[in-house]
Parts: sequence; structure tokens; C-alpha cells
Amino acid sequence: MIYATIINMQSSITAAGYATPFIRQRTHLLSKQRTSDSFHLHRDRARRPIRKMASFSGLSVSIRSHASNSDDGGSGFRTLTEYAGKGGIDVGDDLLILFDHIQYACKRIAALVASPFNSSLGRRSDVVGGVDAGTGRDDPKPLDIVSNEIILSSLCNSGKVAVMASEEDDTPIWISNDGPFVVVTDPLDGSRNIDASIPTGTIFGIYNRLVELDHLPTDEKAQLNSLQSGSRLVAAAYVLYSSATVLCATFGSGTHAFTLDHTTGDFILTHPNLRIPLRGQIYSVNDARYFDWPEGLRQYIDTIRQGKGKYPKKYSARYICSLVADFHRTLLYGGVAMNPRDHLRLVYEANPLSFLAEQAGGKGSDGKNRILSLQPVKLHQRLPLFLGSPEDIEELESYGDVQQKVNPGYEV
Ligand SMILES: O=P(O)(O)OC[C@H]1O[C@](O)(COP(=O)(O)O)[C@@H](O)[C@@H]1O
Repeated sequence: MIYATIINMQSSITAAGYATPFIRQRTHLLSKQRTSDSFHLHRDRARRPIRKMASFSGLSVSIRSHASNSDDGGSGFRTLTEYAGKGGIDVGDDLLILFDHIQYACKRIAALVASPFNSSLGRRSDVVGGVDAGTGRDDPKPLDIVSNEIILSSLCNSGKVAVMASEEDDTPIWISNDGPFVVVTDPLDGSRNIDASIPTGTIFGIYNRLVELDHLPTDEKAQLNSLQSGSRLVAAAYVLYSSATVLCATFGSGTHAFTLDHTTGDFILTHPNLRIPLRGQIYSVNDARYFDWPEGLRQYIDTIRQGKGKYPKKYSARYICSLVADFHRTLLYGGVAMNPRDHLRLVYEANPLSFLAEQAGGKGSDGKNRILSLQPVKLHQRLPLFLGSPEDIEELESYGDVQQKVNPGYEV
């Protein structure tokens, strides 16, 4: 157990300093300090804490850790690699190496989306004043493509991936015959907002390669490996690029979030074993679409807005229009994040996020069925998606008619 006390905040706190995970750690741990301090004083003098000083981005922090109980080298902080490695939950060398390369790719994407030079990459000649003047809204934007290339190169370098299927590619890319894993990814979700510096995210799902398909022609086995049901996921993760860069992962035993420490380049465990609240008080949806919704969904939203649902509180609305950011907030605060029309992808978005939601005690639904029980039939298959607190999702599903059938291809 560790306690952190802010000793001194130097005048030159950098932008990186504000994004450091230790700031969250500080408030989180200070609240525990009062009760735990007296408990430990009386309980075990032999395990008296050792005081250390550490300085992160101009912020001096005093850390006390119990040397006799330390599995973190005494620093009090654990990186993703330490957490998932042999000294931690031990996900196995292959997955650990793969995650090392995934972390590297996402740090590169984080730098890219935050770069002052990304606007020349991200700007589309056909977008005037924020309104798409010509091509379809789903056309890949340059930053999506760059992110896709970064991920592909990291997956190739890992030596651990047989096939990558990406939202940006029409067909899956076969990488290596003996790679143990299949990776599905949405390289940069929410990128339509990138010029306004609104949060974006990357999503990953990881399956085992289906060795029983090894004899098939490459195209066929690439396709079938990528179309596995979400119930077969061995790991999933998203990375949120926001005021902090957060990598939230599950290896099938809980959902854990790690925050990028820009001073060391490590993802630090800041939210072990995340549990989504059973109920939230927030709904997240693009409700300009209200008049295209079916009756059941309108009734549900009208009811919870007025505080007349099973949870007798008036719900608030929050909608960033960036799936990873809306989902991340929902995971932390509870409630329901939804897109009721056939828009989000089963393979790249719905399955990995539903696995993360379930591992945190939440639910992922298409309004009628558990997402992870669906068998994908097409790589780019789209569907309505509802993610969130278990009691909120159950209540929403009880309205029956919540999937938006009218999908006119909205302009923004
Ligand atoms: O336009 P809507 O229905 O509000 O959809 C917004 C959703 O679309 C996304 O932008 C993904 O769509 P794209 O794949 O077209 O970028 C999500 O990040 C967001 O949650």
C-alpha cells in the first residue's frame, strides 16, 4: 500500500505534468490516508512505511511504501508490463510482447494527434467549415490512415500476429503463418472531431489464431480468423487520447486502466479492477436523432430524463461523439452510452468494448441481444450499440423497441 502527499508544487509545471497519472494517484490516495495511517500504526510496527521522495514533472511527491509487501520494486507504481508480466497476473510472454508493441504504437498515435503539425495531415480538402462538401462521412481521413500504418508496423514487428483486421482496410492483412494472435482494430475512432482537438481513441480486440484453419488459402483463413465471435476474445483494450492518455485493458480477469506518464513513457496502473457502478445517472446519445428513434427508445429517454425510471433520479446527458471517450466516462461514472442506429462496427468496436464492459461488471447489448453472443457474418457489419451499467442496460432493454431503423446518412 502506498500513500502520496504533495509536498511542493514548483512553479514550472509542464503540460506533461498535468497529464501525469500521479496527480490522480495523489487525490485518490490522500482520501485513503487518514483511516489507513492509524490502522497501520497500531497493527504492525515491523512493517513501518519507508519514506521516499520522487519528483514528477515539477511536482514533488512523497511516497511511503511497505518494503515487506512490495511487488513494484518499491516505487509504489506499476507499469502495464509489470502488471501483466510474471510478477503480476502473468498473461504469458506472447501476449506481453504483443502488448508492448501495442503500447508503442499508441504512444506514437498519442504524439501524432497532439502534434501541432497534425492539422496538415488531418485536414481534408473536401471539408469546408466543418461540413463535408463531397465524399461520404465514413471516408478514411489521413490521420486514420497514418494510425493504421503505425499499428500495422507495430503488429508486424511484434512477431506475434497472424492477421490484422482494421476498420480502415477492406480486407484483413495476413502477417505471419505462426503468429499466435489475431488483432482487430479501429485505429483512430472519433477522428472526424480531430481538428477541434476533441478526444479520440484506438480500440483493439485480440483472439487466438484458429490453428484448425491453417490449411486454408490465405484470404479465407484471414477472413474467418477475423470473424470470430466476441465470446472468444482473449484480450481487449482501448486507448483514450485526451487530457491524459489512458490505456484500458482486459486480459479476461477484470478491467484495468493505465495512464501514460509522459515523463517516463510508461503506462502506469491507475485504476486496477475497475467496476462500473450498477446504476449511473448519465445517458449518452446523439439526441438530435430523437425524431428518427423508435417509440421504445423515446419513451425510455423521456422517462429517465424526468426521473421517472426505476432509478428515481433525473438523468443528465453527456455526448462527446467520440465512442472511446463516451465509453470511458460511462465505465467510470456509470449510466449508458449508446448509438441506436446501425452505425458502429461489431468486429472493431462493439465486441472489444463489450468485453471490457463485462469484465468491469457492465453490459454490452444491441438493444435485444448480448453483443458477445453475436456471430459476425461480415467484417464491417454495423449494428446499434448500448454499453453501460447493468441495471441501466436491463431497464433500457425492457422497452423492447430501442433500435433505430431509420438511418438516413446524417451529414454531420
Ligand atoms: O453520428 P452519430 O450517430 O452520433 O455517431 C457518432 C459515433 O460515430 C463515431 O464517430 C464513429 O464513426 P466513424 O467510424 O464514422 O468515425 C463514434 O466515435 C461516435 O460515437
